[in-house]
Amino acid sequence: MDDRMIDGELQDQDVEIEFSLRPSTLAQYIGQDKVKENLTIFIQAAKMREEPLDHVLLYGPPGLGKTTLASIISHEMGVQFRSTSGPAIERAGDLAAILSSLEPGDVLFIDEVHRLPRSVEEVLYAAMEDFFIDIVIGSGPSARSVRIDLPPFTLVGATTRAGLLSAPLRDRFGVLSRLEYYEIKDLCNIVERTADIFNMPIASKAAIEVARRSRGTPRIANRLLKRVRDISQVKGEEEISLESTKEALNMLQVDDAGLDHVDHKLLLGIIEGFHGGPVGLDTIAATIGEESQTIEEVYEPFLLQLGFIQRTPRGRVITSKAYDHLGIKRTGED
Ligand SMILES: Nc1ncnc2c1ncn2[C@@H]1O[C@H](COP(=O)(O)OP(=O)(O)OP(=O)(O)O)[C@@H](O)[C@H]1O
Ligand SMILES: [Mg+2]
Repeated sequence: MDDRMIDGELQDQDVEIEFSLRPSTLAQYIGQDKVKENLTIFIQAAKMREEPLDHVLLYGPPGLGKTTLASIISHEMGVQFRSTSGPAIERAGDLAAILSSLEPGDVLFIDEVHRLPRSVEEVLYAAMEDFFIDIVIGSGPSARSVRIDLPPFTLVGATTRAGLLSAPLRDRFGVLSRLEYYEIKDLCNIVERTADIFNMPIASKAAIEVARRSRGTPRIANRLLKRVRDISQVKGEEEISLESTKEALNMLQVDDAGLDHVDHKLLLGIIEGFHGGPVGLDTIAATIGEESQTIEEVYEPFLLQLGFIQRTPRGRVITSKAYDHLGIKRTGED
């Protein structure tokens, strides 16, 4: 499928801007107040004890700021940031090489931590708990196990799929922080901050408009703003106006609630095919020609969050809020 403008996953078009937009301190990190409050206390306490911070697990949908927060943690602790990902560590030896090159207190960031191979994960347990690893050298009768002591470090794990994390791994994180979709006012601040970095003033109504259509996700807000800026510049505006913002977003086919054609297809599929439900996930999948898992993990979360879809024991139901949004009258039962 094509890249969706309002997909929270990282796309090629985001790469060049993301680095320059990443806040580097907790104070610059907008929103997620509960997470920030906790981390501030834990970081302060760790610094007072002159110990590394407890291992931190950050989880939540793509584009909400997990990688950003991980690098902020290392910055606030005043230590190095080392970054890798679950699928990149194929063997226990790869992990041993990374861990033994750490300096005391360093932050090791493992993105997609739910995708660590099982054999690597098992080695990680002792590393996280007691800062050593046992690795087997050689094979057959001459194989022997060697213990390597590690500097104390902080593991920051990130995942969009906390449910896929094994219990023993999850239990070894001292701090579990769940990132939530952002409120409009926070997204608005993010949009204004980004516009500032782009050196392009934005009318506050225009910033609100971008925020409203960004599905609670900073990455999407920044991506939309970039397109809005293009239109505004072509029109020769000194300040991004509400008018060009609406024009750009309509051109991108992102509606007032941040929904695109894929969301519409899903909602309309249930409304037209099944009188709005309840209907089972697999039936929906077959009707609109998508995989159940994709619907459940990619399309549905934000629609659930908006209250446009409800999960019931008998299947998915389209709410009247969604009917209103689409401007469709409910037919059938009532
Ligand atoms: N709280 C925030 N304040 C300001 N900007 C933010 C914030 N959170 C995220 N961003 C911006 O959104 C972009 C995406 O954030 P980030 O890459 O950290 O998301 P992620 O949760 O790691 O995504 P993924 O699940 O795809 O790895 C960053 O470039 C950053 O500029
Ligand atoms: Mg990330």
